[in-house]
Amino acid sequence: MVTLSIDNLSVALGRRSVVRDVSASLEAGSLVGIVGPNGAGKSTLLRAMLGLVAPSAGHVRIDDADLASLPRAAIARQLAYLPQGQTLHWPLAVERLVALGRLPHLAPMSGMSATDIAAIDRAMERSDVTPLRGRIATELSGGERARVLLARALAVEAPALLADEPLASLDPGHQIDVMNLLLDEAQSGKLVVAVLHDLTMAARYCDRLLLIHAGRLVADGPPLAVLTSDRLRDVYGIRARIETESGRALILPMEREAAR
Ligand SMILES: Nc1ncnc2c1ncn2[C@@H]1O[C@H](COP(=O)(O)OP(=O)(O)OP(=O)(O)O)[C@@H](O)[C@H]1O
Repeated sequence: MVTLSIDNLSVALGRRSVVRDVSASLEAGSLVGIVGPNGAGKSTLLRAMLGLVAPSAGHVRIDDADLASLPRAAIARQLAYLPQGQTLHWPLAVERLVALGRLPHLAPMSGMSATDIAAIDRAMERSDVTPLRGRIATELSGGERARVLLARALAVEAPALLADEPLASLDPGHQIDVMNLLLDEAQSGKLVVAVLHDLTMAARYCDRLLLIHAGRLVADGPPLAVLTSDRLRDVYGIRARIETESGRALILPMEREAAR
């Protein structure tokens, strides 16, 4: 079980201020969506939450420990990361690629234990890639590759999973599978954070949404409270129909609309 605390976090990339004074406390057992338009700073915020980019101000803490004071391997055991649209360069078999998820647990020069092998099998099964286990990862379709990379992140079996656009390239059936899987992870007591562009998926599955606009956290709360018509207009520049089904929002982007 982990809590990730983000306190007045700002990140600058080059001379550009990309994340501005964001604070939030993310608790184990929840599925938190990060939403916002292209270039808003979502991936940079996620990378700062993983300690992959240093803050220009503020802190990220795992429980009570400042991320900046923790060794990389300790962070990697606590926070599994699914990066955005990763390109694969090495012609590795799928099973070996998924096995890389166990690296944070291995002592130098040591081999895989039965625990590691069981974690790899579980991760492949849950991401629906077991039938691909012998295939070369660079020869897979975009959606197959995305599921293999998700399996690598799941194989870490970390108490928190931070996923950057886990639905990109997936067909509707696999999008539902992946959201159900993320929800299962959260309901089993993990903290799951996902950057999402599909607002209906975000609203349907997430307990809480963080809406990012121009590097700032402009709304934080239950999906229906965050995704109002005014915010969709002001942040995304769209008019959207917002309907509800079983208490969950359905967001249908209709047309461009200028902010007032
Ligand atoms: N290395 C960099 N140097 C300077 N600016 C950068 C760098 N990387 C990203 N940026 C800028 O930071 C801003 C935020 O980028 P980020 O990738 O965090 O956005 P995002 O919300 O994840 O976008 P998207 O939805 O398009 O993936 C963008 O304006 C981007 O151009």
